[in-house]
Amino acid sequence: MKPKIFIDGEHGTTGLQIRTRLAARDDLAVLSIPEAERRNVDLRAERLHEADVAILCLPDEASKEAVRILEGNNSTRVIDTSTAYRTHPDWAYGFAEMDAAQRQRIADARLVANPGCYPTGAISLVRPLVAAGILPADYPVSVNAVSGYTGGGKQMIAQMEDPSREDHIASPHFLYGLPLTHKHVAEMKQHGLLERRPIFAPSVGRFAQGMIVQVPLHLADLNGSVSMGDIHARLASHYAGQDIVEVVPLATSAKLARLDPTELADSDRMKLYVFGTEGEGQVNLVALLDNLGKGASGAAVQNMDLMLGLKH
Ligand SMILES: NC(=O)C1=CN([C@@H]2O[C@H](COP(=O)(O)OP(=O)(O)OC[C@H]3O[C@@H](n4cnc5c(N)ncnc54)[C@H](OP(=O)(O)O)[C@@H]3O)[C@@H](O)[C@H]2O)C=CC1
Ligand SMILES: CC(=O)N[C@@H](CCC(=O)OP(=O)(O)O)C(=O)O
Repeated sequence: MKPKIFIDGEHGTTGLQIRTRLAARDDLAVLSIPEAERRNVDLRAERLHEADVAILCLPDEASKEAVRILEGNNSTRVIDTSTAYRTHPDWAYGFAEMDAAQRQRIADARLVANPGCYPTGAISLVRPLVAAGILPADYPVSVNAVSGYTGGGKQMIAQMEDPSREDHIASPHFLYGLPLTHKHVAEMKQHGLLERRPIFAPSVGRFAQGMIVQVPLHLADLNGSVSMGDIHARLASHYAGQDIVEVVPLATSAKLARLDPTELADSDRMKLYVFGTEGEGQVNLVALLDNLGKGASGAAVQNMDLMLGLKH
């Protein structure tokens, strides 16, 4: 029998992208609810209980409600794409490449929290360096980022695309998260193995999909005598053999004059770069991804496949 998948929130931004990815699959049976009934709790509860894997693509509160509906049900496994459970000890964090054991943890888990888009980039850069003892856990990490506007879901898409709205956003690029209390900070700190809250400065550009996440570092403040080449070598060794996460060779990065946040739009891959000049004592670590690919829907499908033992 084909595994039954229910995407709760299938008509939203993340849900639709998962549905598109699953449409091409004949090894799964996708359970669905008509768009007009998307908030019908009885229908949702029926599908949630029937599914082998429920993928929640809902705001935090609605995700918590779905998890409450499933209380006592030990057969439906859950992937939650919201922020609700990403630092919860009972949930496996759905970033398969973050360390050697994570893929198996996800495969064995009943409850998987899909990472946030920005934390996927930041943790991918920081965690292997902290784990290797190169980056001190109490380093004052900053994370500077730009996202495509689909990161803000249906509401922000409408604000950016519909000039007739009262709350239309006309800016080509804007900073937000200005009080430095963005909901992704806790997740970056915990899974980045950091002791101090990173300073997180997100922004949005007038493009639909794509993301750049930057973590600049002063080499003199790292543990021991560390070169730009050492940092690159650690990241390259951590991600060696991975198909989704790629560490770009230093020689290739050195030739780049610009980096375009939309380069990986519509892809589920993530590219990591180490920029700087050897001997100058500074590096800028950069992750390039699609906020809706490895940053959300692509990662959810990757986790679903791991849980069902299908691929990856
Ligand atoms: N967009 C992105 O890049 C990323 C999003 N995420 C997370 O994914 C989740 C979904 O976000 P996103 O797809 O962007 O959001 P959207 O607003 O685009 O979609 C959310 C969907 O959930 C539905 N919904 C809302 N409340 C309920 C409810 N009580 N019961 C049933 N359905 C409900 C909405 O319906 P309605 O139209 O009626 O409101 C909508 O279809 C969020 O938790 C978000 O934080 C994670 C990583 C990246
Ligand atoms: C551009 C934009 O608004 N992005 C969203 C994050 C998108 C994401 O990762 O979603 P989660 O809500 O699941 O963490 C934000 O900053 O809140």
